Amino acid sequence: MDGEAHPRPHDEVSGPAAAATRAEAVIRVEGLSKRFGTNLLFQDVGFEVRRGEVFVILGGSGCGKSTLLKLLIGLHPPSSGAIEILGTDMLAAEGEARREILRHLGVMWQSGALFGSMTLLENVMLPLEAHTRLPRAARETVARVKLGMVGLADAAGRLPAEISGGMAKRAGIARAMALDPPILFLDEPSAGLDPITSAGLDQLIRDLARDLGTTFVVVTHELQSILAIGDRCIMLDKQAKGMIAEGDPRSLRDDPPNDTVRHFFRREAA
Ligand SMILES: Nc1ncnc2c1ncn2[C@@H]1O[C@H](COP(=O)(O)OP(=O)(O)OP(=O)(O)O)[C@@H](O)[C@H]1O
Repeated sequence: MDGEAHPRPHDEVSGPAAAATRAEAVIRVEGLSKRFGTNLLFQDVGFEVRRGEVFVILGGSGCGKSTLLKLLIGLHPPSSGAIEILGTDMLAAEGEARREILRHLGVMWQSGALFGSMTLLENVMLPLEAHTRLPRAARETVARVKLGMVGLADAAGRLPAEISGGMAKRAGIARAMALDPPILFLDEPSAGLDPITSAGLDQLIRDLARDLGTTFVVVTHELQSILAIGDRCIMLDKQAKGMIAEGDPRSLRDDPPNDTVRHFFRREAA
């Protein structure tokens, strides 16, 4: 499947309102570097993520995609640089200010990370228990709505062991959406899925971005997914220890700025 048919939030619009929308960055990253001990993973990484877009972090194995995601959601401190999320300086924010901003970020990890002893409904209710004072009936209603949004309305009572890998990813997305975060981070959503299931998940991500206006930051190295869902992307590279490309994935595919990008798109498209 290619992404050309999907509506794209920032293309083909003009005028002052569109310019304002284009300018609205929900994430700003500047001069970011990360080293583990003496091992420099990347440096001088900078980009903006705009409201409502699907932004993809791509690159080969070991280039630091997942680490960058962890920096963005505050799980690791960067070695240097600045991260602003929804107008808040993430590195300066402490205490309640930090908790408040983290509450606005939904995360789905590669494995889905569902609790095996709980039903899907109970899994999705967890963040509502932890972060809201909603009574149980309301929490359950919200969780059922989220499961419905990802196509799992009929699977609410099932345990994670009783569902497919694709359903587990969907349930992970439903849980990440429990608190209606304006930004959703997905770590390798297609990992371990067959191409048809993966394409269905890509469609779900596009639908949620379009229908809810949620901003997605997706880490992946799956070329079909990148082309299907990505409005814009950055590419990290292990050898270059940093960013080697930024832009619309289709443009990078058709007009690669360097050999590494060309190789990435041609190798994986083959
Ligand atoms: N907690 C850590 N401590 C030390 N080194 C780490 C840590 N996390 C990551 N690294 C280093 O960073 C490298 C990149 O890891 P990361 O998971 O960010 O890459 P990736 O691009 O997401 O790779 P993949 O696509 O294979 O998941 C690892 O190979 C490892 O050397």
